[in-house]
Amino acid sequence: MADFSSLGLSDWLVKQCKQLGVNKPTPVQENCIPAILEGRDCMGCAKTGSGKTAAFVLPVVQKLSEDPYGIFCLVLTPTRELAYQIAEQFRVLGKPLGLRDCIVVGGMDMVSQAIELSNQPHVVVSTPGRLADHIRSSNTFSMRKIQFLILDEADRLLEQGCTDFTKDLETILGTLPAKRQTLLFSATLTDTLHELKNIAMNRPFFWESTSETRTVEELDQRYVLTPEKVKDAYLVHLIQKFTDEHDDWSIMIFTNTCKNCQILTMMLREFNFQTISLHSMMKQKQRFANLAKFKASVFKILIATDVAARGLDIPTVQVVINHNTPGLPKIYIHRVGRTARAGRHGVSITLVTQYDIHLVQSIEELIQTKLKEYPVVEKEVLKILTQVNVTRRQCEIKLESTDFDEKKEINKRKQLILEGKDPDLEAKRKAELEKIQSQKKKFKQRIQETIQQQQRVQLKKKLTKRKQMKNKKAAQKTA
Ligand SMILES: Nc1ncnc2c1ncn2[C@@H]1O[C@H](COP(=O)(O)OP(=O)(O)OP(=O)(O)O)[C@@H](O)[C@H]1O
Repeated sequence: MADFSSLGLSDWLVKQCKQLGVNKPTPVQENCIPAILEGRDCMGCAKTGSGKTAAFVLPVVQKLSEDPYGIFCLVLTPTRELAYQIAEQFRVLGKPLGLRDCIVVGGMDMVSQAIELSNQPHVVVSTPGRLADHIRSSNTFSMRKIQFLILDEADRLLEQGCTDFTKDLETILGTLPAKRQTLLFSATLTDTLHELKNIAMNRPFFWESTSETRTVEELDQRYVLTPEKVKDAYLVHLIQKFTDEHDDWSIMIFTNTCKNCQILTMMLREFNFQTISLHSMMKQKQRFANLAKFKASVFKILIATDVAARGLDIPTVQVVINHNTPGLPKIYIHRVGRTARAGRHGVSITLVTQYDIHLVQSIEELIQTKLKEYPVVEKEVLKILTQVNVTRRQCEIKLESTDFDEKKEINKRKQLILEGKDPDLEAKRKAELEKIQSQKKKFKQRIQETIQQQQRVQLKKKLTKRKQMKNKKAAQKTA
């Protein structure tokens, strides 16, 4: 196996890696670093926790040391927390250079970000929306000379999911030089490869780990079959079990909505579990604070939406529980990838209801691994069922008495204003669209009913005619 020096990195950088306990390159690093140092575009697809971040940070820092200027490199990533994590890697590995980074994400003060950008940092790490806002609103910085554009979690940035980055990416790409190196990384790159090829055009070097399975061997992947109404009781039972059996543990629980995240956090606290949450309805400062507390093991349980599914590197996470089965198999890969990172062991448990069986099948197909059943003594779960369900209902009532739903509405309106839309007009449009759709549906139904009625009449006619013929034939016979 190669070492970092043989990949073309300078001694000081190899030494810096050693100080961080990074001694031997992982396969994605071994393969991508030389190609990037050669000046090629690169697409790296490797499993979660396999060191993709250092695979792009190290060659960029190496190149920066040869010709330092700002702004040298732009990294785009889908979430704010991830932006901070990536910036930290640049800061630590580039410390001997005096590398200056600038983090540009939503929810934080825009003026101070603009000042930092105008000071020409070497590396800008950003979420697309906020950077595009800066580009649209100020001309205090230029990215005309950047040498590297990096899209971390590239498939997420380019797909049109619930947050669509397309417009912001267009704005950003319009300010970048055509002559640059573009690097794309993700654990699930191959699904959207054709889109990615349009962005990276300079003799792209593509590397994907050869393993058939899409998740790491160190991950023990389990499921628990549960009726929808018993799900929360299973969750409480599983957490209790881990608390009883392990001293040094932390758990990440994924659920589908911000509201559910909030309710589950309140509910688990009622059962005296040290729980904290992370979702997009929280203020950004609170999001950072909660993540920091979880990282420091002040809180052992983090309940999050998919905003935390990708990229977060928290070595203490030993268990991931999917409170809902993810609708998209690749989301499953990212969620369970929050444990069993960098060669460590971990467990993932997915709660599967009667409605989710087909989802599990498509997950198993993508990861090329069968999930195993996690043994649970049902009697133990049933013992706490009523208490859990009553507690959950109490938490729901408590949350309803706060302005949580109202805040959600306000956030939606704010988002529309930021997108340059009039919230009232949008609401009117939505209502009109719904009305048209419902009219269309009714119309379709009516047509279908008419056709069916016509078919019934025709059938009746046919039957009567047949009967008449039969009677006629019988009459002729007797005559
Ligand atoms: N060569 C190495 N040797 C040992 N540890 C490493 C090495 N490279 C990176 N690591 C460590 O491995 C962990 C996971 O790395 P990283 O966060 O880059 O994973 P990733 O591949 O980007 O995962 P994800 O797909 O979830 O984003 C980090 O804690 C990192 O410090």
